[in-house]
Amino acid sequence: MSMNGNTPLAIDVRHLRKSFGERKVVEDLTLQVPEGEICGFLGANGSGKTTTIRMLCGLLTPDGGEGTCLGFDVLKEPLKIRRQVGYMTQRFSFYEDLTVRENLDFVARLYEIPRREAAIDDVMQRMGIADRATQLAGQLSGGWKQRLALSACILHQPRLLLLDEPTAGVDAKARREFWDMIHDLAGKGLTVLVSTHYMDEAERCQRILYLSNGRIVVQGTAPEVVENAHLVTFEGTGENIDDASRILRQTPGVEAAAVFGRSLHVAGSDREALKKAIASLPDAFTLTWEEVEPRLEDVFIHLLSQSGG
Ligand SMILES: Nc1ncnc2c1ncn2[C@@H]1O[C@H](COP(=O)(O)OP(=O)(O)OP(=O)(O)O)[C@@H](O)[C@H]1O
Repeated sequence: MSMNGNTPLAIDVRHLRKSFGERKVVEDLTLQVPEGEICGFLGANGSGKTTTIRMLCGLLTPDGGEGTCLGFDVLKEPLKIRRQVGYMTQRFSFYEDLTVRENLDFVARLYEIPRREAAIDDVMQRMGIADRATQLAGQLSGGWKQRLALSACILHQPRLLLLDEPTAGVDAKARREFWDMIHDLAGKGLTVLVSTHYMDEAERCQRILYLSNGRIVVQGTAPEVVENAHLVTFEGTGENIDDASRILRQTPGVEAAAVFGRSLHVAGSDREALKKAIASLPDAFTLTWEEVEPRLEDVFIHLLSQSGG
């Protein structure tokens, strides 16, 4: 099936549900992702991102709902899905006392990849880790560990990558390089669903999905997400912005307040109520205010504060 009649869908699921005991983790999840798209998955901690990813790659059976991943039924054909999906978990799950090449060789054997040596050489070349082939995985820095994990994920030439917070704890340069690789892979036709808490990463996705309490409550391109939030944002600069932020966060009319470097962003849906809130700050605060275009980060802080995250 396709979304607009042209591009086939890599993921096409409706009303997925999953509970653990009494806890409803995914409530009613409907999601369509066209092939070749990079889709960012955002949401507060515990909102159900990992659970969704694990249902999509056939590792968890949904309690209800229906649909397909790579054309295979998510309820009935999890094994077929798993063979064509690369799943990168949140935690580094390789053998620290094996070298980079040995780890990749282990994975290649698991997937029974033909012409293993050549496939490993090829992936190491593409991911820029050939120079580290003989280094122990345990001695790699965070960024190189992520590259190894991504290399292992794509060895069996999956059609879909599910990446669960792949760059958590990795420095800015390594994150940027990692994202360049993701874009290269998507350029070759791979579909990518990637969960992240980083705004700069969300901005590099073609589509953003925001999950709250097991449902997708916002989706679209970054500009669409910002526009549809209908958020008014004021930026304050001056002294004591941290104290001002703390006070404003408790003031009616302010739905989100956050300090970015040397400025304070306050946001809400009602411009007049927001202005009133700002005006109610004690005289001791001498901030200069101006209305600014909301940024994606303002919108997410707003969404997170709404969902209690
Ligand atoms: N196997 C399990 N058994 C019981 N509870 C679980 C299980 N897996 C997840 N949960 C619970 O489900 C909720 C959602 O978890 P999930 O990992 O899907 O969220 P998340 O959005 O990925 O969060 P984070 O951003 O922190 O990774 C959490 O409260 C978690 O404790």
